[in-house]
This record gives sequence, structure tokens and C-alpha cells, in this order.
Amino acid sequence: MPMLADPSVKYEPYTPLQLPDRQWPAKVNRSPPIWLSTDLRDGNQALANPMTVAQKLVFFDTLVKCGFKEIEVAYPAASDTDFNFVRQLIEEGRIPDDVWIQVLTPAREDLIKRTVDAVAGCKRAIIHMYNATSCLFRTVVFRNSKEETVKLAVKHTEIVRKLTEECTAKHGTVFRYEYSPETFSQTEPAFALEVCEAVKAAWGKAGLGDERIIFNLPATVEIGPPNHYADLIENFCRNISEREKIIISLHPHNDRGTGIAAAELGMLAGADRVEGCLFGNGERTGNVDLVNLALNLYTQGIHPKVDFSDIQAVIDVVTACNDLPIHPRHPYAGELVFTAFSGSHQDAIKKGFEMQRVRHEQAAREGKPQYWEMPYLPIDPADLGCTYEAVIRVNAQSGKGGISYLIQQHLGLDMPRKMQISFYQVVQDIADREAREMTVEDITTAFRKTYHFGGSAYEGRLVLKSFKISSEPAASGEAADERRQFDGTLSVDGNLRVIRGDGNGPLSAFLDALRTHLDINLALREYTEHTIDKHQDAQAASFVELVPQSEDIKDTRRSTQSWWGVGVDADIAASGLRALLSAANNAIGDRPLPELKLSVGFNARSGQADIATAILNSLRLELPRRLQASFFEVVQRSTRDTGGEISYEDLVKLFRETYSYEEGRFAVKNFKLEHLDASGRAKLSGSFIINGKDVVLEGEGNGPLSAAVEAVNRGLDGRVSIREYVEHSIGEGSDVKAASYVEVLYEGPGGNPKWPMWGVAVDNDITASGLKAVLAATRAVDKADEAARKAASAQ
Ligand SMILES: CC(=O)SCCNC(=O)CCNC(=O)[C@H](O)C(C)(C)COP(=O)(O)OP(=O)(O)OC[C@H]1O[C@@H](n2cnc3c(N)ncnc32)[C@H](O)[C@@H]1OP(=O)(O)O
Ligand SMILES: CC(C)C(=O)C(=O)O
Repeated sequence: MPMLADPSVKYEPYTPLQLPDRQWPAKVNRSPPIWLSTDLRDGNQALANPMTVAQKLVFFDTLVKCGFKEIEVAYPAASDTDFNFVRQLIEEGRIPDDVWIQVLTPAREDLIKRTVDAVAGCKRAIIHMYNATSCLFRTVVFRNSKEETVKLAVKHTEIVRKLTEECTAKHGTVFRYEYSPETFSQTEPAFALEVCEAVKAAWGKAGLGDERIIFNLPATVEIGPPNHYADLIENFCRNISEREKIIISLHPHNDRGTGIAAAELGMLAGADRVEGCLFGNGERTGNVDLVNLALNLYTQGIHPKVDFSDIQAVIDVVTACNDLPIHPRHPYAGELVFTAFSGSHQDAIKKGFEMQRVRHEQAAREGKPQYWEMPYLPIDPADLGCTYEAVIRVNAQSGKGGISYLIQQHLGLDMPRKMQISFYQVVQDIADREAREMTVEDITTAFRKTYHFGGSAYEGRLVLKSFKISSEPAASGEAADERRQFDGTLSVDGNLRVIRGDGNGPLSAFLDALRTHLDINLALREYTEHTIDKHQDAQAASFVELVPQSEDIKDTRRSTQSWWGVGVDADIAASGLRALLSAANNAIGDRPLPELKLSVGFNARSGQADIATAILNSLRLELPRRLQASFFEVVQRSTRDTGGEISYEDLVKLFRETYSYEEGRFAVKNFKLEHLDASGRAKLSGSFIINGKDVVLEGEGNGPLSAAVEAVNRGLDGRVSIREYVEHSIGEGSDVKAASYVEVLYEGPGGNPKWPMWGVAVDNDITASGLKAVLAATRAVDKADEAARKAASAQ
């Protein structure tokens, strides 16, 4: 059957109440009502499979834990399960002293008796009796006149009074009485008042405080808008006698989807109490949702006096007991309610969090309240025990704001705006291609892969192994404006390469090194940095944008093509270099990089760094820059006859010979180092092999190396002194060795000139490696003396 063209022939509208001086619209709620949870009664009776006793017990405990002080636990006359459940609560002492249990009964003597029997012995109980009062129910269900309807209510109120008084006398149970004119919102307002006045009179002992009688005014079926319900409530409150002896209770259902509004307006209209169910379970469309109502108050800064700090735990119990899911869009409790998928929402939330942090810091300094003011989020998920995990979820509708928020939350990186746009494109492409939501893991993994960030699994073709930044005064003599030198070792497609470059700062020196050695021509367009953690082990995060290097600086600036990179390191310079390499990795893509070929002759294609690369790859020695220069000259001299070409093998042989490296001609047999005083002064004694001969040495100095120099000097005509000492480790873990490089200056007996000589050694022991390097550095003292003699005789 189609919908009617004119539904007025079938459906009658509600009859508005004439209440021109209604007060409720101008009122504001400033305190929570008395809550009654009827989950275990109205909620339970609406379930296809009513709860078991075990489920009811868990639910009851949860309600108590949430802070409900009035709980309708059963319709005891309905079934043994309900009756027994009430008995169990009482007999097992499960009801806290400050909690009233409530039980519902119809206006039938036998059933009232069973109901009172159910609560006998409990400390405090509310007997709740109902009979429908509307015209429809009078005529259709009860076939009663108005008079008979009043009589039914009066007679059974008297029965309730009699039976409860007997019970109090016998068991000490304290009773309160609640009466519901069921279908109140469909009942003629004057008749509802008439019935309730009669019930109050029949009860005869309504008093103040805990003696107040409860008139529960249900919208058994929601038949009109919430303002109509509010009018009915205000009218009842204004016209019932002895208002102070009455608790006016609301019991909205949600047939029109306005149960919450009805309850809120009903409270404005004067009600003191609200009956409902958690998450709105209940007959048909449900009872009013108490979680929703309570949290609405909370977001107005009013504590509802019930607690949902761990809302998920409550959801778990309620869904398990009701065997009903909670809608994902359910206010406060739905799984999607703290989630934004769409770009503009995410952007606003991200900005909101950033701004709020600043605002709260300032408010804390000034001792002012730190208000929650967040675009699209009326409540802080944390107050309900939820995390911010779900706040931003990413799909093809999402924008850069949300994605960068997740990166910030999960990796601690605050990307610059342009990088956000760039990474957004990456994520967008994946989301579009795969047509699915992107999880946080998808996004962080995409980030790591894109920027080669976060460990060896994400390394690119270029990996920074080690580096040194040094400074030298600018050639122009502007002492303040020092230039920087970059010396580093990169792994390039798995092979180690020594590269070096100069520039105005570490980044430009590194770019120069990439250009010189690997033909990677890039220029820096943007650089930003921030600290990740304000604690002791703070790290620096750097972000770099590179563009193709062009002859014309304007072109470089305007380039539409650019690559972003990110680096994190405890050292700020290292974090910048890592960021630069991350961007460079993106820039090179999979284009081939120039291979290392050695040609050191007149038209040298290889430089010092290439020679150092070869030594690094073959002997794992990271030659210091000045040793690179020195050895480069040696190589050039020795390749004069081959036009500057030299094979790897010969190069390594030449290195070994030149520095007597690992040939056994310089060794430490044993040594003793005595510390002479607190300043570190030491005495060295021991047996060594120098130039293949056993020698016993002894000397003192400021440390082991200077003691070794002093010992060596005792046997020389001239004097050696140390000019440079560098060391590094080789290998890892228990296999680690120390490599030492010593440059000494030898001054012969005749004075100047001073001869620079390098020694290189490796040993498991770092002191022994340094000592060996010192000894090896002095291997050519004889040659130096001879050269000095020749020079003197030539003059
Ligand atoms: C709006 C609400 O939520 S009201 C609460 C509704 N909850 C429940 O009904 C759940 C528990 N109910 C039950 O287990 C059963 O209905 C019982 C045990 C109470 C009564 O069962 P039965 O005696 O078989 O009666 P039945 O269920 O058919 O109820 C209909 C009868 O009760 C009468 N009745 C209905 N409501 C009331 C009332 N509040 N007071 C007195 N009688 C009533 C009807 O007029 C009808 O009487 P009739 O048989 O003389 O025509
Ligand atoms: C018994 C009454 C209060 C009821 O449940 C209703 O009217 O919905």
C-alpha cells in the first residue's frame, strides 16, 4: 500500500494544550535530575530474549558502578526469573545502602502481593503501580469509564499501602510509592490530574523528602512534539496540589525520535526525575537514552551525577546483556561519533588541537579554566575513556589536515604545510587506488616508505653511514663567515662511497658532495625543524624540500618539481643531513648513478674521495680528510707510468705498503700504562716491534699517545710530535675493532723543515691501536733524516 496522498484522513494530529503563559521556554537546566534506570524492566521487557538472571546481575552491578541511585529491577509478577532475580539481589546483599530498587506492578491485587513479596526484606524499595488513563485505553483495553479508571487506581493504591505497611512491619523495608498514569501524554490533562490527586489521597502519606510520592508521567507512546510534552508537564506541575510532596518523573519514549528533546524540555517544565534506559533500549524505538541525556548535561558543564568515564565498558555490558548493537552514529557511544573522515572536518580538528594546546598553556599560566573548544567535537573523547585514535580516519574524502594530524600523533612529526600537501597526494593516490579506508598503519607505513624514514626496512638507495662537518675560514678572509666541509660515507646502492663537499653550511656542503661524486644536482628550497620531545632525550626533526639545480637561480626557485625529505636525530646537523638525503633519495628515483672508476692521472677523473672510497670498501678504513689528500699524492706519484690508471687491487697494495699497514712490522707485544696523577699523566712501558725489531720503550706523557711519543723520542736524534689523531670503530658487537690514524710531524736534529708522516693501525684494543699507529707513523724517520741531510748539503 502506498503512502496516502492525504494522511489527515487516517492520522489525527495531537491536541495542543492552551498554555499561553508557559514558562519552560525561558528556563535553563542547571542541575541533573534524579535518574531512574529502567533497563532491567522496560528495557528488558522489550527484548526478544529477556535477560537471564546472570545478565541482570552484571547489568545491575554496572548501573550501580555508574552511580544510579534508583534502579527499576523487575516486573516481579511477570515471571519467576524476575521474581528470583529480585530475591537474589536482596538475599545476597547486592544492593548498596544508598540505592533504591524499584519494582513495577499492574493494578491487580494478586500481582501487587507478589510484587511486595519480591522486595520483602530489602532496605529500600519503590513500588511502582500503573494503569492506563487515556481515552483509547479506557475504552479499548479496560472498557472502563473515567470514574472506573480512577477507582481502579485508588483501590489498588490502597492495596499497595496496606501490603507495604505490613511488609515494613514484618521486614523493616522502607517503601516509597510511584504511580504512573500510563499513556499520560494521550490522556486529557485534567483527567490525568484528577487520577493523580485521587491516588495521592488514597496513599494518604505523601510527605517531604524521601516521603514524596512519585508521579511518573509517561509518554508511553510519543504522539506529539517535545514542546507539547513540556506543556503537559508544566501544566501538571502547576496544577497538582501539594507540589512539594511530589516528585514529578518523566518517562519519555522515542517514537518520533524526539525522546531526548522531550526529556530536556520536560525538565525545563519542572520535572524532577527521568526514567529511561542506557543507550535508549526499550519498547519499540526505545525509552529515552540516559547516557545521551547525562552527557548532554556534562557538555554544558553540569556534572550529571552518573559516571561514564569508561563508556566502552558500559557499552560492552549493555550490548552483551541486550544482545543489541549500538548504532555507530549513536550520540557519544557510537563507534564513529569521534571520527572525522572528511578533509575539512579533519583540518579544523587538527587546527583545533594545536590552538587548544596553546590556549590551555596560557590559561594554566593565568590560573583560568581550560575550556574544551574544538571544532566538530562537542566532548573530549578522553573524558569517556576514549582515545584520540579514532578521531581522524582517512579515506578518499580526507584532506591533508587529517593525514598530517595522524603523522603528528603517531610519529611526532609536524610537517610543513607544503610537505603536507605533497604527502596528502601520496595517501590520496593509495586511498583512491585501493578504494578503502586508510588505517593509521597504512598512513605511517606510506610515510616511512615515501621518505625512507624509520629504520633499515625503509632505507633508500642512498644511506648516510657516517659524516663529519668541519669548518674552515672563508677564503676571502671573512673570519666570521666560515665555510663548512662535509666528509662522509654513504652507502650507494649497497656500496660504500666516500664523498666530500664544501658549502656555506652543512646542507650546502652535503649537496655539493652529492653533486661532485654522484652527479645529483639539487638545490635547497625549504628547510624547517622542530624538537620532538621536550624531555632530556629530545630529538630534532628536520624537513627539507629540494628542487632541481639550475644554472638560473630564478628557475631553481620557481621549479614546479620538488622532493620532500625528513630526518630525525639527536643532533640537529645530522637530522638536517638525513632529511636532505631522504629528499635526494626521492629525487633520484631509479635513475643510474655514476659508478666509481679510479683514474688519478693528469686529467684526473677520480679525486681523493674516490681513493678513500676504495680503501673504505676494501679495508673498512675511513681515512681522515688530510690522510686522503696525502695518500692521493702517493697514488698519483706511483701511477705516473700508467697514465694515472690504477686497479683496486694495486691501490690497496700501495696503501698497505705506504703505511706498513697490517704487515706485522709495527706491533705491540705487551705494555703497561701507569696513571701518575689525577690530571691523567701516564707512564708507558712495554715491548714493541718497530720496523720488525724488538724494542723496549718507556716514556711519560699526558696520555698513552704522548707517552708513546716521548718514549720514541728518547731513541731519536730529532723529535716527533702528534699533529692529528682520529679513531673509529670497525664492525659491531663483540667483533668490534678500533682503527687509529696518527699524523706526526718529525723535526730532524737540524731543525726545520718538519716532516708530516701518517701511521694507520687496527687492534682489538683501542689503546694498542693508537700506540701501533704512533709507532707506524715514525717508520720513515730515517728517510726524513736523510732527506734533511741531502737538503742541507745541497745548500
Ligand atoms: C507501558 C508498559 O510498559 S506497561 C508494562 C508492560 N509490561 C508487561 O506487560 C510485562 C509483564 N506482563 C506480564 O507478564 C503479564 O502481562 C501479566 C503477568 C502482568 C498479566 O498477565 P495476564 O494475566 O495473562 O494478562 P495479560 O498479559 O493478557 O494482560 C491483559 C489484562 O491485564 C489488564 N491490564 C493491563 N494493564 C493493566 C494494569 N496496569 N492494571 C490492571 N490490569 C491491567 C488488561 O485490561 C487485560 O485484562 P483482561 O484480561 O481482563 O482483558
Ligand atoms: C509503566 C509505564 C511507566 C511505562 O512503562 C510506560 O508508560 O511506558
